[in-house]
Amino acid sequence: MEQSTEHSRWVIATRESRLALWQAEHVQALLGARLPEPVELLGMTTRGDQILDRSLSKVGGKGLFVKELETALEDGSAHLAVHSLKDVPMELPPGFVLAATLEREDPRDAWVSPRYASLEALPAGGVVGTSSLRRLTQLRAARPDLRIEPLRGNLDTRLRKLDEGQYDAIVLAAAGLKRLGLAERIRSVFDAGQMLPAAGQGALGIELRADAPQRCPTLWALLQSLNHRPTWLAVHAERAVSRALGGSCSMPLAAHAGFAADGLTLRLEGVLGPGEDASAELRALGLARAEAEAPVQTVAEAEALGLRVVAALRAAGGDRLLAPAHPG
Ligand SMILES: NCc1[nH]cc(CCC(=O)O)c1CC(=O)O
Repeated sequence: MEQSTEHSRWVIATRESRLALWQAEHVQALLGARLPEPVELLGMTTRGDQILDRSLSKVGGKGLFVKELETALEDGSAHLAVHSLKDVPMELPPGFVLAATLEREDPRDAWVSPRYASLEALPAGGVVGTSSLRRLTQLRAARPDLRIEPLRGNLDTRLRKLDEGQYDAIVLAAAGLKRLGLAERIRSVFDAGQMLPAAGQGALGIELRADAPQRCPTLWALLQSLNHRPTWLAVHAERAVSRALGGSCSMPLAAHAGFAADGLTLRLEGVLGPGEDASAELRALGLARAEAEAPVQTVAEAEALGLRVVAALRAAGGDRLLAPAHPG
């Protein structure tokens, strides 16, 4: 029987930051070793890459890093898009699907500083760089004395600004630093009680057109076989939390899940804080924190666990934090 030739080559759409290219090349190598056709990269600049002066929460949030890549999928110039899952909106636009997640890198946030070994070691009034509302809120909760200053740009840019002395320390995802061979910049990693990671942090997501199972069955089947099931289930639980709470960048929200040593029990934690425009009264409420665990083998079970944590977050004060943004 003649082998079906779906395509003569495969194209991966990617952003052009060093981290995005590392991730795309990683997927390129995995696919290239398993497909007869060449696998190429299509580097693209997204709106999120161009906006460097304002916080992303003020300019429309997460979709900014993925839209251009989806356009390439739509017009056929690429077959798959590789993303940091953290940057992928909770609801994909119609016509697109998340096909697979690869095994997660270290999901934790890292403390990076030339002088201070940890958050605790930073003297009162120290300056920490981050533009993430989630990081800012958790830093404030641990150390109300600090000055937290905006910090945007790709990883190299952020490290350069730290090295130029604009900040005493910055907080970055450990995963990005490790992938780029910059692990020696990590002075300490935060534990989940102090700095819970963002939904999907450290995981790499592969997005395709929703018609890919029919149009590219070989590629689709290969991606299913590369999917890392524990990561897939954990990130679905985390993303269910964000989705149920609006998934907006204007609320600080953290969600992290991991399997217990038994490999069956998924434990999910969530943290919700006051929004950017919250009143002083709401700020005084502090952070809502909740966790739950359950045996999880399917995406439906993972998402149900996510909804349990959402209910617990609401009960733990999250309801009042959410009220102004969601009237009625
Ligand atoms: N928001 C940008 C972004 N998206 C993904 C990562 C890191 C890698 C990852 O979480 O997979 C980063 C940088 C950072 O947060 O330090």
